[in-house]
Amino acid sequence: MSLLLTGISNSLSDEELDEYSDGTVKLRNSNIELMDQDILYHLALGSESHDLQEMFGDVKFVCMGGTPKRMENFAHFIMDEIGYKLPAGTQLQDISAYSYRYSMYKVGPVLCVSHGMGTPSVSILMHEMIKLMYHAKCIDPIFIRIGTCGGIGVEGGTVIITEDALDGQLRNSHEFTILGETVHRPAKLDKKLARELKSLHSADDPYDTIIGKTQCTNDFYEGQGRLDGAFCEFTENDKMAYLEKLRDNGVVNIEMESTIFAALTHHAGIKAAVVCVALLNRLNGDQVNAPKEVMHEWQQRPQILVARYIRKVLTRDGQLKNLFGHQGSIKSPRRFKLVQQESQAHE
Ligand SMILES: O=P(O)(O)O[C@@H]1C[C@H](O)[C@@H](CO)O1
Ligand SMILES: O=c1cc[nH]c(=O)[nH]1
Repeated sequence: MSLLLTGISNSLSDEELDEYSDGTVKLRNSNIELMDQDILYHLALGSESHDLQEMFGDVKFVCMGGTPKRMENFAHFIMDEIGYKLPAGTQLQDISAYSYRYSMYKVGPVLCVSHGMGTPSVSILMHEMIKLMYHAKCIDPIFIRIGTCGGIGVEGGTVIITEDALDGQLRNSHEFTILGETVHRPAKLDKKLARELKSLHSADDPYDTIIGKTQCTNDFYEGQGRLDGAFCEFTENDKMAYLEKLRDNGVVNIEMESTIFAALTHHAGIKAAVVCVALLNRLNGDQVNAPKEVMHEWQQRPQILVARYIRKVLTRDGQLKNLFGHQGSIKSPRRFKLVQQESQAHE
């Protein structure tokens, strides 16, 4: 056991990454290859029951976010953005509907998946998504979390790209308990990808897009220093001193998934980014009380940025033209709003 659990667990070295230069995702678990079949239980998929390479082999981008509705909306939006046409008479289907856990939509090279709230939910999904990439032989997939967060000294509506994901104790790692042992894995995201995403902010966007450190907590209330949970055993002064400390350490937002997302993608050698919109400035309060329509529009902002990135990569690789026969069209936030109106009530 001690051979496996060394406390700090290293991710793939440069040499190991070179070994995998065909771009496919290699599993760091030799047990899987020895199994007759691998059931991705929470996705309602399996390596024998489904032809995973045929179904998912062309996936280049895996976009994840908390709610099924957000990811369904994003699937429709990205379909429009990249000009992807579904076969006549068909509509987008939730591929994982019968798992009753997560929702998954595929739009050509883009997979849109809901991950639920917090570490355990994301962790289960990440294991199965990484195995899905492996079984499907996807080449160089990029994982992007599209989320919401609380800003620290940052106004509601600001788009925040994570530079480093920090845990509740401001460590740039995710703590796992495996066979009763504590293991830390580095919570590293791709800095180049973060910068590229930032560069896609447009001067015309009526909001800021910033890069900074993100704190990931295991709870929304006491864990994020809120005074309005069912319990609170600290004072407002304690809370403010803590939030100021976060700010002094370069933390610009708090959410609940970034360290596990960063740690597992990094451990698998997969490039990843986290893009969230702030729903409030925590230095001004705790309650999420922006009007529903305002929050809905804010949640589209990370999606718009990520869609620009996907379009840029597909255009650069000549894939928009090759896959879909035309270049698609660039949607403005206003047009996106129209596309989304129908589903707004359910979000
Ligand atoms: O992607 P989402 O919007 O779920 O991210 C944040 C972190 C928690 O999951 C949730 C708390 O409201 O929102
Ligand atoms: O304050 C917030 C808002 C959204 N999500 C969080 O985790 N925290």
